[in-house]
Amino acid sequence: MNPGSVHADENVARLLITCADQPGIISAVSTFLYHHGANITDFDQHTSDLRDGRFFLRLEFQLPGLQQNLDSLRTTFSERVAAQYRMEWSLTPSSEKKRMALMVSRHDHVLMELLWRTMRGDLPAVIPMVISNHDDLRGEVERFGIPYHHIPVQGDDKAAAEKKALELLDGQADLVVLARYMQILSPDFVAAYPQRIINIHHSFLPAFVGANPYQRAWERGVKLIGATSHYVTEDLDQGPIIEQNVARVSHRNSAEDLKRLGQDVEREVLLRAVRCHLEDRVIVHGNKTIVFVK
Ligand SMILES: Nc1nc2c(c(=O)[nH]1)N[C@@H](CN(C=O)c1ccc(C(=O)N[C@@H](CCC(=O)O)C(=O)O)cc1)CN2
Repeated sequence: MNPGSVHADENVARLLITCADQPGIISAVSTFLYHHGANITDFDQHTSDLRDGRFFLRLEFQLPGLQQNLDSLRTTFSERVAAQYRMEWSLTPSSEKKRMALMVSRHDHVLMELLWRTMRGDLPAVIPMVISNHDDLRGEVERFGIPYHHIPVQGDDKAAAEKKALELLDGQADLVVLARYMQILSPDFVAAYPQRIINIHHSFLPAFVGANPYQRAWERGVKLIGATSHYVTEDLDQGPIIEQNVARVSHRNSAEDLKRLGQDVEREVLLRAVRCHLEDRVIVHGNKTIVFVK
């Protein structure tokens, strides 16, 4: 069990919308919610600057009796508003916690950040399991009362390991977070969780894609190191970026210094990215994201 809980009002929901930009969208959505007795408490919109004419909206609303009326509200919205504007949309109660499975290798810094934040109720999630290709972190995970599954990845049998992982995850996870999981996932694995696998890459992408970015950054003599959290696609470290940050370094820092300094940035960046996803603040459009931050 994951003790602690994020206190969310049972009567609050989030509505995310993507559609072709056109007059009347906001009026149609707000009128629909008004007529159903809802009170809009937060609102943010964006119109694509890619000249492809896409409109993006995130709003939160309060509605007494939301839980009892959720299905009918979704059906009516779909029929009366979404169909008319050909919307891609989601309507999610704020009290709903997403199931966030974690995948790790040997590094524990971002893993511990997510475990600790979730256990103290700082992240609106439950962690059904941790999967790792190494057994090193079993004790740290099981101390939180979370199942730990060690699935070794033999060089030529990555597919068998992925099959076991997918079987464990099936029906148990809404989101998979690669918390420094150092295996490249196959297209089939990625396709099983489209836009629902989040990675933390330990560089300020697009610099230093791939393995050992800190060593390569040190050899390059960079003055900034960074971390990037992105959705995972089959193209390594090329997925839509959710969050990034950097830290200053100098000629006085060794490669080990860069790793140590970078790990704090990784923890901060992944936490912010995961929280945005869990709070339904991210819309993916092409290979970019719209992040409706507070
Ligand atoms: N399909 C994808 N899989 C993964 C992605 C991704 O963007 N798409 N991100 C990586 C994370 N990562 C850097 O952030 C990364 C992990 C692993 C490697 C790598 O070269 N791995 C080797 C094995 C290394 C080892 O055994 O220790 C490999 O898989 O052959 C590069 C970058 C996670 N997966």
